[in-house]
Amino acid sequence: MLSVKEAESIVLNLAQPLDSQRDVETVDLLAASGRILAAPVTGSLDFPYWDNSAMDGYAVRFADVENCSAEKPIALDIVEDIPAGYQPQHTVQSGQAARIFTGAVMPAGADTVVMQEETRREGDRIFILVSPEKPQAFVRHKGAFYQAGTTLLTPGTVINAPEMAVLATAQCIQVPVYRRLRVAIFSTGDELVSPDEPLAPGKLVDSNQYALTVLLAQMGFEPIRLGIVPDNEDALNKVISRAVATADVVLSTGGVSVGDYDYVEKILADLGGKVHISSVAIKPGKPLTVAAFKRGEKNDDSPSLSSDCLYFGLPGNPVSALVCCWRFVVPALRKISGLGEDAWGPEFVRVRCQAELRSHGRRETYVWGKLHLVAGVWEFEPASGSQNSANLINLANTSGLAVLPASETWIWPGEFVEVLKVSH
Ligand SMILES: Nc1nc2c(c(=O)[nH]1)N[C@H]1C(S)=C(S)[C@@H](COP(=O)(O)OP(=O)(O)OC[C@H]3O[C@@H](n4cnc5c(N)ncnc54)[C@H](O)[C@@H]3O)O[C@H]1N2
Ligand code: MOO
Ligand SMILES: [Mg+2]
Repeated sequence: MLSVKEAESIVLNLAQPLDSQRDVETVDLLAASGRILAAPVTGSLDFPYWDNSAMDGYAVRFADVENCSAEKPIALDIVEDIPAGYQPQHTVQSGQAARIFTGAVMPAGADTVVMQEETRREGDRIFILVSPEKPQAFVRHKGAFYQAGTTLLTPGTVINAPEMAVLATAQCIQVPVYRRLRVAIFSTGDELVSPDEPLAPGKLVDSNQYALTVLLAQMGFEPIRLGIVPDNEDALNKVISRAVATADVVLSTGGVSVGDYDYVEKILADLGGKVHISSVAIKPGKPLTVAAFKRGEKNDDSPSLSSDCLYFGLPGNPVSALVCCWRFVVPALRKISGLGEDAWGPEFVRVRCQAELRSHGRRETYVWGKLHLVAGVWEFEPASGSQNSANLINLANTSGLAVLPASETWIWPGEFVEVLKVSH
């Protein structure tokens, strides 16, 4: 059986990033929220745009005021008021000052700002009581933070609040971003009904499709829900062919173990998929199946799809499905979506364990629970109740998965473990 590390490396090799030419769309500034930049953004304006004041005060010539003090104040004539947004009309000469406010454009002739608190006003004259530390004090210079023509943001950057501010400032109102990944999701199983259907004896509600839909949507991908498919080869054949033809990535749950009604792997092979992974030494999640479909060069029937389709046959048990998703699928989707390598994850933190953790030691074991910050130290609290891959109830509020390496059977309270942070 493959180790988790081996499986991870196979999955990440199969996951190929979207094409930075073909898989790009240009969206309006606000529509770029949460999207991934597909090309470098370069601004045509310096920032600050103009020399401007960092304080409410007076724009002066440093040479006029460098030797003043409260005992020997220097008096200057005020030639102009410069509020923010106003273009100064006068050149400040020796013996003169301009009233200026934070963000307002520096007048010609002045090179320094004295803050209001270090002055005394008498009519149209201002007394400077403290000499500025140095010339240029409290002046924000044109181009000090950014020079036009250099790169502002690099491809692979996610547009969150700070990046949105940068794009707006640079007046970049059309933003080149990668298209959203299309991810097909369906559940397999004769026992499954949807949450709004009556529950006949022996049936079970399909929770996996709902969990996966939310996980993908919250990450900014486009989930395509294909419903519940019975454990029937023809039905599976139809849905899998359709999924593979319409999506960049397909996630199914169930039907990947060794039971008589577990058909998924056989059908993937029948349809021309190359099965790269059939099981992984991970608990929960052992029967994870991963296959790749070559679609060849893009054609007119699927102009908006990547050339390959990656298929994850996730185990049916609800916890196993989510654990495999967090551990293997999410990093693959992040890579395909165009994110920079440092953002693929998974993200592990080393934390102190609040309670003992047990494993049978044969597979790398993932224990679900919560991360807490206690007196400045991250701690892990395993979920109470049964750590059973069918127990989706105590999975609620999970924020981390503590990892017990394959040979490790016992972690004592107070010992340190690696915890995979999970996305919500
Ligand atoms: N003889 C063996 N049996 C099993 C093995 C094994 O190695 N040898 N592995 C076990 C492990 S580990 C897992 S995990 C499961 C995986 O099974 P499948 O992926 O084939 O999934 P199913 O058999 O279809 O279902 C398993 C379980 O999950 C429930 N389920 C399925 N789909 C959903 C859904 N959409 N929402 C909620 N719950 C779902 C299903 O009713 C079953 O209870 O196999 C073990 N068996
Ligand atoms: O390992 Mo399975 O994934 O127990 O449920
Ligand atoms: Mg099964």
